Amino acid sequence: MMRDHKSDFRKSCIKRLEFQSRFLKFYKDKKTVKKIKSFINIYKPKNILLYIPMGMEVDVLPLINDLRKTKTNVFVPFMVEDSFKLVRYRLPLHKKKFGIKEPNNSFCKSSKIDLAIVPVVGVDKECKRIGFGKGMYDRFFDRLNYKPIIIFTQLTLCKSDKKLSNQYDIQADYIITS
Ligand SMILES: Nc1nc2c(c(=O)[nH]1)N(C=O)[C@@H](CNc1ccc(C(=O)N[C@@H](CCC(=O)O)C(=O)O)cc1)CN2
Ligand SMILES: Nc1ncnc2c1ncn2[C@@H]1O[C@H](COP(=O)(O)OP(=O)(O)OP(=O)(O)O)[C@@H](O)[C@H]1O
Repeated sequence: MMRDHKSDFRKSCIKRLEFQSRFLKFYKDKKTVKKIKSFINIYKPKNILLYIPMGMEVDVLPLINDLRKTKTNVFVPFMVEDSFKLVRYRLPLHKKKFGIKEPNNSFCKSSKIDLAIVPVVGVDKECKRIGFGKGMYDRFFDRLNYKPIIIFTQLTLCKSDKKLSNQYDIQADYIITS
């Protein structure tokens, strides 16, 4: 029952995001990235988790490029089995599963993340994350033995007034949308 509500909500959010990403995207991307930057200026993370954006997600690539000129180290997900590990953002990027781009694999021991910027498909009543339904971010944070500051980001907030989450779903410290 809960699953059906969750997947229906996920589908409606994706539809809405895909529609919206055709308009106002450039403007919303810039506005949202500006807000994320102000959090970065406050928290001054040494290591930050970002992501290589898909079409309907906030385009954080300009932010990644700006951060590369600073002392902040940028990490992005590198999918491994049912979750992902962290790799340093670096070129070239390669298209992988689900059309997601990733840098080459890295065998360095991963650093401790201070701040995690996480794209969402939607959030439920309790502001817990609804993603693409593979549980990858849930497992990633569950397997960390510390909790970084988590910021959800989305072009337009897609929030349900129902509780759709389960015990695994991650919750953010902040949600940034525009
Ligand atoms: N940018 C980004 N990177 C990420 C994630 C994410 O949500 N966003 N992930 C978060 O876990 C992981 C990848 N997990 C994913 C799992 C499923 C689908 C998926 O079902 N994609 C749809 C296409 C979506 C679309 O319409 O563009 C599909 O393949 O049908 C995507 C990512 C790691 N990297
Ligand atoms: N830490 C975990 N350990 C085991 N199973 C998990 C864990 N986290 C999530 N799962 C399982 O993964 C599946 C997908 O989870 P869910 O529907 O919450 O995905 P999601 O949060 O929307 O997607 P994602 O995190 O991939 O973007 C569920 O069956 C869930 O039980």
